[in-house]
Amino acid sequence: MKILKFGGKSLANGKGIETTIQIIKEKAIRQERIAVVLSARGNATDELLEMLEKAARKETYREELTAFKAYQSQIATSADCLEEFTTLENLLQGVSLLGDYSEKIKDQIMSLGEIIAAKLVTNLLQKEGVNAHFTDTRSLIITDNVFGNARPLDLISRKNIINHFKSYNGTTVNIVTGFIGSNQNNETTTLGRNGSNYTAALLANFLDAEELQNYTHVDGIFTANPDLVADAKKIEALSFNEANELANFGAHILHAKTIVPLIEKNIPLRILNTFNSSDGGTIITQKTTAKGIKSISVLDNVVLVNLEGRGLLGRVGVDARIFKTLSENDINVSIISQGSSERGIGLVINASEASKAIVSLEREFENDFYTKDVNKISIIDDVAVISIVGQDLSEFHKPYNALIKNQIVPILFNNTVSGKNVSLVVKKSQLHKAVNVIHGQIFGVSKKINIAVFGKGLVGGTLLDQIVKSKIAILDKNNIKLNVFAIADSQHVYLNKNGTADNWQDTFSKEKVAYTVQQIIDYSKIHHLENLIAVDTTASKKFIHDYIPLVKNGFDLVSANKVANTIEYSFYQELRLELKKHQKNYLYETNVGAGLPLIDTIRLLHKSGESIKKIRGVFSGSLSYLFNTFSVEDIPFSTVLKQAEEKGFTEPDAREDLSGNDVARKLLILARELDLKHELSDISIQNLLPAHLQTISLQQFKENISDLDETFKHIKANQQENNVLRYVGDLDTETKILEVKLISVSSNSALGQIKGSDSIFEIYTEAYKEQPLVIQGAGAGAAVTARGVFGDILRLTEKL
Ligand SMILES: NC(=O)C1=CN([C@@H]2O[C@H](COP(=O)(O)OP(=O)(O)OC[C@H]3O[C@@H](n4cnc5c(N)ncnc54)[C@H](O)[C@@H]3O)[C@@H](O)[C@H]2O)C=CC1
Ligand SMILES: N[C@@H](CC=O)C(=O)O
Repeated sequence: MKILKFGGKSLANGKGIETTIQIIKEKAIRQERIAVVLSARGNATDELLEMLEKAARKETYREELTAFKAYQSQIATSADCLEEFTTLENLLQGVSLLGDYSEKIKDQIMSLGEIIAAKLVTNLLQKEGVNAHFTDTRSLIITDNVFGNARPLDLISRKNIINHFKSYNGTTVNIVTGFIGSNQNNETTTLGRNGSNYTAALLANFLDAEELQNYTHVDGIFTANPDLVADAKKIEALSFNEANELANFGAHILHAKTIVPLIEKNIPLRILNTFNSSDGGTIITQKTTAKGIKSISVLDNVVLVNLEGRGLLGRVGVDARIFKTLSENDINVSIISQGSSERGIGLVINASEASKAIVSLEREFENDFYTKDVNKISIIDDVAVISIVGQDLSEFHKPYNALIKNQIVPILFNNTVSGKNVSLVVKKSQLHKAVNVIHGQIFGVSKKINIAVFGKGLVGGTLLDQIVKSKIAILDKNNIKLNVFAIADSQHVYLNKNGTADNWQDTFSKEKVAYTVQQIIDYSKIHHLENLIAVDTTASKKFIHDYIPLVKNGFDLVSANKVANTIEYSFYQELRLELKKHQKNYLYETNVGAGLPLIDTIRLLHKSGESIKKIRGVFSGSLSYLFNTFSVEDIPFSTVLKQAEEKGFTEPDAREDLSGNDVARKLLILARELDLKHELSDISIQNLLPAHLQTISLQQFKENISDLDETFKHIKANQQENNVLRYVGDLDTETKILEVKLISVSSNSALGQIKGSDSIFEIYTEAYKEQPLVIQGAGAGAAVTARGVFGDILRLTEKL
């Protein structure tokens, strides 16, 4: 025999009840031996409770009662439930007259939901030709006298059920009321929270069922609530122990007391979806399946009670008094945390019991307030509990670090001594993000990285194209989901929390809106976006002042823009202090040598204690291309400059390159990597621009670039034979010389031999004294630079 249990949503009018009838009918036709346990239909339980409360307050409940009757009798004739409707009216009338009710009356009213459901379903099945029999558990499940949370008396209930099923056997499909029973005086009782599931589990136990199938409106137990975590995955199999933990920590489908009768007889429990018959659901058995974390569950209707006092230290009996007080007031504690100093204790309880807890604890500790042994009993109410079921403490640092990196600092956490479960209390406002961060980290389904790209020009645009092209491969290979949620230029932004489409250019132009950086920060918060990275592919002097607000609000930074690293040293320092304070990273490998691994190399050498004496070379890709080409070809300088611009080697304003400023910036960045506190003004810079081209607009400059031709023709002609021009940077840490200048070198020398837009960096250190360490390769260009920025993003994803 299989026990089938259907919940309220599966029995609601329309698709729910139709599908349920279909499922039962098909099993009956196939002559499967089944018994069906039902909850109240739709929202009947809540509606009955609401009418009861209204009646007790002497308010009118007529409208609700009419609606209730209409809904419940919509699918079958009201005659079926005439008796229950009359009982309901009479009971409510009585409560209304008295202005009060007892738990006994409440149970009588609440039981009507299940009775009506079972009667109607029996009726509908009979009309479909099924040999259905209405089975009222008030005459079978005999309980103690605790109305509202009655405990079945095992022997007599077991006997009654077995006998009933002996009488109604064969093709009979018993349609059984869940949730209800009666005491030995024949008075209706209810079995408390999750009572219908409990009834089903008891039946399964008493009848030695081969399986209990619990039909719900979800496909099974998920790794997290799919409403909170889009990537949540269904768990195929769980053990009873794991299910028990989930039950304790908010997985509403399960309840510990439901599981016990099943464990006793080793009866599998299958969670199924009424609305998705093709899914096999989650099966829960004795067998412990694969090791590891099973699920993340959430309790969000809780508060944290905090009791603090100096006098608590070492005092015996304080905890006992707390728990005695709470227990006397019927307040259940789900999490307890006490530090070794015993100066305070934190307790998590249901939000609905917060006031009761405070009042009773204040009364209990009244004298201790006077003696100042207790100085505070407070409630933190904007909290939620996240429980990671199956979390081994030796691996807990991973989700914990990920939370901290996302600026979520748990208020409290604890673990179970046996079993592998950790619970964290977090601010409710951070719950959504926290669950996603933990889920991404421990299930590795995929780690979502939320990226905002500021600057969609040559480099930024190429980066976005590269992301579009590679994101599927990165997801497949590295389990990392790159989600570009913001694309901005200097005026507008396109925002989409689910990530921009592959044709981002079109979407940007159609859906862009004016913005401030604060709005993007707010957007990331409203949508609980985790693992945030801001990418600066602008050349903006203004935007860098948004770095610190971004860092403070949880963004890591990746930048191709050299400005933040080259304005005054005080800003350089402040930014790094903020990064450290907020545990954020700032990667800018492309600041020098575009995609070449230069900064990383220098940093490693420096960190390892290797003394770097000198860095020398051609730092600029655009100036490299200009002079490599101009030195060997007989074409005007302005023509080569135009080519360099077209190839994307120059800065947005090529005068940044020609003035020597861009090279000087790179030199300064390298110097600062070596902890030298230089300013740009410390660098001797040879400006290649005549004065009249320096102050005009970019447009005017472009119209007059041929003014450069004569000067450079002359410089080229005045070199020694076989020499070529190179614009070099020189950083000498011993002589403290920092200069960038145009020089003429033999075409056979290392500098003289570089080609195209190659940069070359010669690094002289203690170990590399005579023969420098040389890094050479394309030093400019949108593709290599974007690839370098992409590399920084991926490097960051490993740290998140
Ligand atoms: N081209 C290259 O080879 C290399 C370039 N870089 C750096 O890459 C950066 C970008 O260069 P390009 O793409 O060539 O410049 P670009 O001029 O093509 O693009 C810059 C973009 O930034 C946007 N922008 C300006 N202010 C902004 C703000 N406040 N917020 C958002 N967007 C803003 C502009 O609207 C434009 O879309 C520069 O800092 C450059 O120094 C670094 C290494 C190599
Ligand atoms: N204009 C720069 C681009 C990279 O920083 C250069 O030419 O090196």
